[in-house]
Amino acid sequence: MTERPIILGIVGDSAAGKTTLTRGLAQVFGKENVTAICTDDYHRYDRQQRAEMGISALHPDCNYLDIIEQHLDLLSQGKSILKPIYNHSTGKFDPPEYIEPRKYVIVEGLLGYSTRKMRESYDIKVYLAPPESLRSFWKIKRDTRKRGYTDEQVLEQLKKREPDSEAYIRPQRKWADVIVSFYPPDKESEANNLLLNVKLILRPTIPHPNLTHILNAEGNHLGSAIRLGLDRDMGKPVDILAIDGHATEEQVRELEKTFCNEVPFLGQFCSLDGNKEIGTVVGTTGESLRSYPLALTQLLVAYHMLKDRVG
Ligand SMILES: Nc1ncnc2c1ncn2[C@@H]1O[C@H](COP(=O)(O)OP(=O)(O)OP(=O)(O)O)[C@@H](O)[C@H]1O
Ligand SMILES: O=C(CO)[C@H](O)[C@H](O)COP(=O)(O)O
Repeated sequence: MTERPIILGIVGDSAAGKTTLTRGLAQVFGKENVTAICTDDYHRYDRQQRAEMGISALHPDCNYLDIIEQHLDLLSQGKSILKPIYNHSTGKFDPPEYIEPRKYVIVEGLLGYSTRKMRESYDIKVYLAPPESLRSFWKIKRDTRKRGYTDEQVLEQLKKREPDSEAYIRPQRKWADVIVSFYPPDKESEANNLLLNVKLILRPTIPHPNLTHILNAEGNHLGSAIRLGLDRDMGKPVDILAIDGHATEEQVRELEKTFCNEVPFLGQFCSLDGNKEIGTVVGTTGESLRSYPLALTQLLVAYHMLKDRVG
C-alpha cells in the first residue's frame, strides 16, 4: 500500500476485551480495510516451555518485544511483515504468515506499550481496564468455552499471574490516550452484557470531540445516563465520559451527533443509522442485541482513527 496506515493499539490484561473491541472495529471499517494483529503471536516460549520454566506469558522476557517493535515500525511505513503465529488450541507455534497492512492496523495484546519504541508507532492508544471481578468472569467464560480449560485451572492461572499483571500489565495504563472500563451497575448484572455501563477516560494527549455541552445538562437530552466529568487518573487530570447501559436511543443519538459534526463521514461507518451492527452483542439465547455503551465506545475509537486519516 502507498498511504501510511493508521495504527491503533489496544492493550489490557488477558480477557479484558481486546479481541472483542478489535472485532467490533473491523466490522465498523469493513474487514477488507483492517489488518488485526494479536501480540500473543510473539510469545518466546510455547505453553510447555513456559510451564517448565515457571514463567508467565505476561512477563516481558517471555515475549519477543524487539520483534514487535520492528514489525510495528514496518507496518507504520506501510510495509509487510512475516508474523509468527501462537496457536491457543495447541499451545504451540504454527508456521508464520505474510501480513500486508491495510488502511487500518489494529495491534492488540498484553505488552504493546511496554517500550518507548512501540508506543511511538501508534496513532491512538487504548487501554482496557474492566474491574478485576468482571475480567475474571469473562476469562473463565472464554477459556472454558473456547480454550479447553476448567474453571479451577483458570482461577489458578489468574492467581499465579497476578504478580506479573501488577508489575507489567497494569502500569501500561499510563500511556493510553483512552482508557475503557466496562462495569456492571451491580454484582447481579455482571453476566448481562446489555446492562454494562462504560467509563471512558479521556487523556489530553490527543484532541477529543468537544463534549462541553454535556457538562451543562440544560438544552440537551442526555439526562443522567450520559455524563461528563473532570477527574484525575494516575495523578494526572482527565475527562471522564460515563455512559450507562440504560441510556435511551434518543440520548445516544444526541451524543453521536456531537462526534459526527466534527468528522462528517463518521456517521456512515458507525452511527445507529449508518451501521446496523454497531455495539452488537449476543444475548443469552443467541439473539443479537445492541449495547449502547459498546456502540459509543466503538464510535469514539473510530472517531480518532478517521480523524487521523483526514486531519
Ligand atoms: N465489551 C464487552 N461486553 C461484553 N462482554 C465482553 C466485552 N468484552 C469482552 N467480553 C467477554 O469477555 C471475553 C474475553 O474477551 P476477549 O477475548 O475480547 O479478551 P482479550 O483481551 O482479547 O483476551 P486475551 O488477551 O486473553 O486473548 C469475551 O469472550 C466476551 O465474552
Ligand atoms: O493471557 C493470554 C493472552 O491471551 C494467554 O493465556 C497467553 O497467550 C498464554 O496462552 P495459553 O493460555 O495458551 O498458555
